[in-house]
Amino acid sequence: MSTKETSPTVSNAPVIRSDVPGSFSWGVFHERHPKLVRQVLDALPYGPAERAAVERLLEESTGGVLEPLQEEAADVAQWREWGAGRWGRPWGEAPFLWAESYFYRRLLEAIGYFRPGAWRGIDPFAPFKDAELAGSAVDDELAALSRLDGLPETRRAAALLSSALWGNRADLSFGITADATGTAAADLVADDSATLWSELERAHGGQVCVVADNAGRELLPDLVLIDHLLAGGLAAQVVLYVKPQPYYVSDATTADVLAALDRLRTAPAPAAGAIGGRLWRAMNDGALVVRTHAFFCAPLPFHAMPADLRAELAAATMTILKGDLNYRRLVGDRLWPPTTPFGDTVRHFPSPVAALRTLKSEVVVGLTPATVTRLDDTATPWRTDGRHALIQVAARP
Ligand SMILES: O=P(O)(O)OC[C@H]1O[C@](O)(CO)[C@@H](O)[C@@H]1O
Repeated sequence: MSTKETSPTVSNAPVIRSDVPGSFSWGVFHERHPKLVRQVLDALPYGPAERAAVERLLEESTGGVLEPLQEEAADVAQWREWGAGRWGRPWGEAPFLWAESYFYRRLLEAIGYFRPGAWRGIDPFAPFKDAELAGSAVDDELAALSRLDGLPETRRAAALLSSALWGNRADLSFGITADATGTAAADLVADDSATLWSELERAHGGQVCVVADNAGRELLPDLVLIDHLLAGGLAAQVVLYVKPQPYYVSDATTADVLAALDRLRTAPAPAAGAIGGRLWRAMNDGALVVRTHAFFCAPLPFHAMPADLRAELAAATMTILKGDLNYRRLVGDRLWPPTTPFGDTVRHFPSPVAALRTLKSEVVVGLTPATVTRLDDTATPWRTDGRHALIQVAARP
């Protein structure tokens, strides 16, 4: 283990690796990635060279050793440093977080995303993202926004937060999550939403950072929540951080933000169209800023973030992190005892921080012993089945 994986605040909790057959992380490499690779190769007409390179990557990442990036890659030096001590070692020996991130970087290499040529800059996941955004489920979700307009302010806010939270679970829609009946709350294993709203009120008018996760059906409710923060004055400015390149299949890039904004602006539903128009103007006048940073595709936890990004986030009155991967990077991708206090694991973060996440990996902290017992008693894979969610907040002391 490199020193970079050792949190300054703790810990002896084991770093998750993908070399234990039958474990969740092993399944990601040995079951999920082969399916993903088939889908990618079916979705675009890649030629023999790209197809062969993708197949080689699959073979290498399931049974071989870590090979470095090609010399001509612009980020080869960066990856050499991030991977020091790992090259030539089996993939499964590396931390799961590291290895998964490198898999996506190598997939881009295999399909020629960075190389001069026809495939340069072509998002291999665009066909999936485009299909989702164009789907009728999104029409329904956008139409449902109009129903929220008549709600009292606190219920509307709760519904928007719930939509952004459950949007992280790809198969849920506004129709289910944003009905303001509180049905989704039954599956919340930790709920600091009252603290989140009171902290935003306390800091009224500051800068809120949102670290996005997935495009499409997650990004749309994220944008709606951002509109709510700006329109209500809870934030004077929102900085939305996206990935600098395609990553983890559906992670949002700037192109995905523009596509989602267009979907909102052109929606026939008046409420959605109005939100799209306000967000467009917010970008025009700098109230909404879309930013990215190479570190958002780094294979490291957030405690290792570079000084420039740390300084940017330190200016935030609150940073809202979306999704499972950001959670893993925030608390550290470790087999924590689930009752480990959330605050203990995020002391390194440069601003007050909120995590909105559905549980899709083995990492979890901040649960009460009673909640853990209740979940264990269900005898279901509750940590990974995406049926549970959490809102956790570490406020300014
Ligand atoms: O889109 P999210 O919420 O970050 O989830 C991505 C998750 O999917 C996986 O790649 C595989 O389940 C996890 O490793 C990762 O945390």
